[in-house]
Amino acid sequence: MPLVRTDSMQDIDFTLRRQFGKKSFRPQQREIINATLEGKDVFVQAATSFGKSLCFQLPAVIDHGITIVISPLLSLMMDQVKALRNSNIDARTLNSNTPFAERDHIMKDLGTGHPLTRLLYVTPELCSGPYFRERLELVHRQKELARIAVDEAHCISEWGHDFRKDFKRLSWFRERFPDVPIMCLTATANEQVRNDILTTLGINGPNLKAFTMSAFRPNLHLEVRFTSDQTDDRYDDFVSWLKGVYERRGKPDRKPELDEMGERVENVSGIIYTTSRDECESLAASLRSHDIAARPFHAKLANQDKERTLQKWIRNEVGYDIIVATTAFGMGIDKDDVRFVVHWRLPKSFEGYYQEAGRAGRDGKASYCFLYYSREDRDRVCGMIVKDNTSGDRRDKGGEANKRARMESHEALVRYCEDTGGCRHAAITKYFGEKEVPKCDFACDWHKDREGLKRRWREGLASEEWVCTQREEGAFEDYYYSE
Ligand SMILES: Nc1ncnc2c1ncn2[C@@H]1O[C@H](COP(=O)(O)OP(=O)(O)OP(=O)(O)O)[C@@H](O)[C@H]1O
Repeated sequence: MPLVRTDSMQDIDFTLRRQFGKKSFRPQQREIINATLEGKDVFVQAATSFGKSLCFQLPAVIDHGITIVISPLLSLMMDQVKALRNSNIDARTLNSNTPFAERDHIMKDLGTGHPLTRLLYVTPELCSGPYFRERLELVHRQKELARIAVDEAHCISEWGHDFRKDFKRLSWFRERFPDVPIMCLTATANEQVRNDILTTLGINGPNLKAFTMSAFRPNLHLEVRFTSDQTDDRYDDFVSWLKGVYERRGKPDRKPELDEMGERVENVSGIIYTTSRDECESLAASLRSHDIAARPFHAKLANQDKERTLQKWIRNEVGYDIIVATTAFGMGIDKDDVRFVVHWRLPKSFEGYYQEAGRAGRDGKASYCFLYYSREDRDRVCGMIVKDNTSGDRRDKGGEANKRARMESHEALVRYCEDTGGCRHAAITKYFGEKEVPKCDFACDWHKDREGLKRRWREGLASEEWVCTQREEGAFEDYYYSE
């Protein structure tokens, strides 16, 4: 059994203020932290921006021993480690990019059996390595393995859209260290995915405490905007919306308020998600030519350029109001005043859509999420998923269940877009298996204008007949997402 400090509970408010610089806990954070400090296995499902990371970071600072955090995304790990180190917490990451000297330091630290590192972020791939496993066994023998935290835990499940096969091997932790508490966290899991996570990690016994919070984010104003290849009016539509926002902010009754807060009229921070690097570059350039300060962000840009763009955007500097990004952007981005997220094209999955949209409005203020939907894009994405499912080189090839899950998630997103008969927030919470209907206060296109929504759907989309003919002629092939 790892050592448990008896005074842990008294420390948590003090640590929250002193090390994390936060005044108080958000609802449920305290309960989650207490449960893991008591040695329970914990499952946390909470909306984006809830503050899940704190639930394992704070116990790691308080408790005796090291916490191993397993996360699928390098950028997410690096961002969290950087933020923790800025708060004087000894956090490190071990992954394929870790320089030799740092790797050596971490392995030696683990090799002492009494590591000084408080939080070690690793990829699931690394956890399968015999050398790393040996080191953890050594630490465990010294009763210094405090807990295992599995972030983005939905990646465990073949029933989820984002399955990563190395996550399956995390079952090793419970088999090898039955006494070490496990915490797993996700924003997006339906019941099937949830059960899969608990069974794979071996934590579905009486020691489990599950915290399942609603996915509802009342401050997000959700809209689907209909378009087609023929009209392709995304650009004009978006620019006129944004210029309208600038105009309202620049009015005499509003401007003095902005001046007082030190805000510029154009400082309406946002993210536009595109699906290809080319579109990302060209869209950012077009927006700049219309005096809209947009910058591209994708995997092929030099690291220092990406870092500069990111920092300037986070600091709200002139010329960096909007990031036009591929999906490479956003995981772990800790900016709370993002006022809008636009999906220029249909994302691949329902979960991916909601996770990206969820990067808006982390400060709780009203924020806008538009998704431009066309039936042509629907067919392109569908074709791509089919191709992806059958190609031999998919990185984390899942089995049949995963293939089906990817397609079902895409189909659910299409139904969400095509649906003009109900609240968007209700459709989302229903998708994630919630029974209760959320109280949407005119925060979606259906609640704002039901008739208008129906009319836009009728008039804005290409007809199914036309799309079908195009599809048969192969017009929607050769469509790829790039990061
Ligand atoms: N008790 C708190 N008081 C104030 N801010 C908090 C508190 N807990 C967390 N936060 C802040 O909330 C923001 C979101 O936290 P975090 O990144 O952990 O969210 P998350 O639940 O992991 O969301 P996502 O799924 O989008 O990654 C961060 O800026 C974090 O510093």
